[in-house]
Amino acid sequence: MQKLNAQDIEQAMAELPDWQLDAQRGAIRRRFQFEDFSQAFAFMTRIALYAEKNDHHPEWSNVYNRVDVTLTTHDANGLTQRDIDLARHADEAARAHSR
Ligand SMILES: C[C@H](O)[C@H](O)[C@H]1CNC2=NC(N)=NC(=O)C2=N1
Repeated sequence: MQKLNAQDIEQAMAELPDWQLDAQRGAIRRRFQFEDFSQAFAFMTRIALYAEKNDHHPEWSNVYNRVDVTLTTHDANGLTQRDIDLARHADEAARAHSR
């Protein structure tokens, strides 16, 4: 899996306004807040299924209605398209669970 270059990252981040870039590590982060634990866990379940299907897994923590997600590609030691794709999927899943 090819690491993204600076231009790729700039373009990707423009479409992921809720995510913060950790350029030093080559990772992106976002905090999700939900109505309650149940909605947060439903979101995590959807991400987990996607992660298994795509063999690409988040680094994340959950406190009640909050889910903090960090995405990076360990095999590439930086950001790849898989991280961007998972971030997009997470944003869609969050919208479905915040209505
Ligand atoms: C063996 C397995 O396919 C690899 O370890 C996969 C699993 N999930 C992964 N997830 C992430 N975020 N980065 C990886 O490099 C990665 N590699």
